[in-house]
Amino acid sequence: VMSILDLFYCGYRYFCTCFLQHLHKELHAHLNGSVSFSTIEKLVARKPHLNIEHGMTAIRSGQRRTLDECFQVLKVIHQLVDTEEDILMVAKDVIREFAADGVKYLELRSTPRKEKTTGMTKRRYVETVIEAIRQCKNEGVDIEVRFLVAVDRRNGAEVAMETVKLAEDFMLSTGGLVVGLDLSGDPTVGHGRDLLPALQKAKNCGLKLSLHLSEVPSQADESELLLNIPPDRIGHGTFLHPEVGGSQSLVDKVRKHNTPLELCLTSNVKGQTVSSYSQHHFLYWYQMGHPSVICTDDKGVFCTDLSQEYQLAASTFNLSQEDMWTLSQKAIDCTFAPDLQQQLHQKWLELRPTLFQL
Ligand SMILES: CC(C)=CCNc1ncnc2c1ncn2[C@@H]1O[C@H](COP(=O)(O)O)[C@@H](O)[C@H]1O
Ligand SMILES: [Zn+2]
Repeated sequence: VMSILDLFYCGYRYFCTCFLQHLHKELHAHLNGSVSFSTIEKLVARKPHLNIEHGMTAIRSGQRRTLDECFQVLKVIHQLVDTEEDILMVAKDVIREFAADGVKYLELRSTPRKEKTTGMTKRRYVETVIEAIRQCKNEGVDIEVRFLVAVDRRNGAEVAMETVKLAEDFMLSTGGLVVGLDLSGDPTVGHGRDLLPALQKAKNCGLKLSLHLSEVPSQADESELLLNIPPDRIGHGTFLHPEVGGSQSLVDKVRKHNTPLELCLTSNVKGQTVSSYSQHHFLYWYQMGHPSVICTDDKGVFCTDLSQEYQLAASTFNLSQEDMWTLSQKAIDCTFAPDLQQQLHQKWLELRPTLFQL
């Protein structure tokens, strides 16, 4: 039996969800980490011999893992996604799910993978993701999608350089669907100094750069170096500020270039680089008025979606609907699609009066 309070809560949640559901732009989503439960089930049915259970591909509510364990989860998902057919299905499902959550603009990122056993090449990998984006568009899914080619830091300098060349080719051949390069992967492996030439080349040929920086405490030197490029956006930046072992010099560099941060609350809490929601560095940067964009990182692995991340930010930091609106609106200026920014701003202004009347 529902009490008055339950009803009130449902109403409140409905109200919030409706409000927040119209506001989204997602700028930091790894394709394979975004695979939902229902897509995992379809993949498992295709590959029963792998004996993979859902508990191995996601971190549920209340659970936490070390960052290392989180990367193990991604390896399990990679086993399930190893053909062009898989990539196509995964990418289309992920795009539709973001659209269903109210995301109007999505930047997906993914690391091109070669699979000897299935004959998948890195080039085909990227082509297949692009094909998924085009198919969703043709099917009328109400979302604009752009793609960042990802460099996995664990694969070293040579692969990074090859990946940049691939990204450049696709930037030129996809009519603007490939907009940039992401640097990600296990932050405890490798050093950014080795990847600097590749990242610089990417920047010089017109690819936008989003770099995972200072995701773990030991990366201050690397961040110092990579911030000089400078990147166009920063993923996480959890340990940049002096209070957590970063430095004022790092903060100053970020401030000087006004480099937006992509912040993923649940990812950081479940991966245990941040001790609780209220301790999240969102507050540090938000209070400074620095451009910060709320993102999901790996919505499948972390069992979340963008509405929920906005909701968590609002309730943890006591943000009003007006604050949320502004946060969401400002994210438009952080996208890597300048051609869409005006259109998105227009959409937001048109939506505004209807939202505040809910
Ligand atoms: C789950 C987890 C480890 C979260 C921590 N945050 C992360 N930090 C750095 N790189 C990441 C993170 N989450 C996903 N990635 C990158 O995204 C890849 C998975 O997506 P994809 O295969 O590129 O399409 C991973 O192999 C990794 O290179
Ligand atoms: Zn990430």
